[in-house]
Amino acid sequence: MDACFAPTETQWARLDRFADLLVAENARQNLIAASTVPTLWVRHIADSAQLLALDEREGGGLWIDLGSGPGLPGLVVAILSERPMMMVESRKRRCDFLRAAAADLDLRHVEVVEAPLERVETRSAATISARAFAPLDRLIDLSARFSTESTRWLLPKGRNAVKELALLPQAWQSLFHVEQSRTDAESQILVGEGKIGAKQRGKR
Ligand SMILES: C[S@@+](CC[C@H](N)C(=O)[O-])C[C@H]1O[C@@H](n2cnc3c(N)ncnc32)[C@H](O)[C@@H]1O
Repeated sequence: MDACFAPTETQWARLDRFADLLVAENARQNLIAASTVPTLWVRHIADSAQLLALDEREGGGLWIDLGSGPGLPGLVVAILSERPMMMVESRKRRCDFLRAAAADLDLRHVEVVEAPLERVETRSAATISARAFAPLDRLIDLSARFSTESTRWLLPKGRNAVKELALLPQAWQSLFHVEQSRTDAESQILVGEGKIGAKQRGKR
């Protein structure tokens, strides 16, 4: 991570605690691949934290994290930022973990919405993140209604970012650019700005 990653003492303690909770829970339910536990800090925590540097706007606003799983990136971002964080996750056991971890970490600006995204009431998102949630076209189709003219989209997409972007309708593609991941030389993050509206959908 670069020099702007400078957590306070409290944030470091919370990140440490989150890492412990995540590893402990991973023995009970499959949250992260066991092979990634030894590299948890880079592979999952720093990988999530780097998204904050891609949205440093003053004031913030609601951040919606789609398919949060164990809180990646949602809980990591909520530890490092005061921004209101809504994590949408359809699986009950994962939501139980998210709620327990948020309470343990005393993160009061976090909301866990236990439902498929398709059934979540529309709200305006200042930021939409989604890590390993769904193929890009489906992801956008499901979440477009949460976007506004000023929504920032932060979509870590691994090695297939450019390929997935190229498959989108032109009107969607033009909202995005590609950022290199700071934690994985082979991964990229799609960063977008703006509203994806009904008119743009499906138009090539
Ligand atoms: C591959 S996991 C990724 C979890 C986390 N974002 C990460 O990077 O580790 C995808 C998550 O999305 C959730 N999910 C899948 N489809 C969903 C939907 N339609 N609505 C809400 N959550 C969904 C799954 O339950 C799962 O926890």
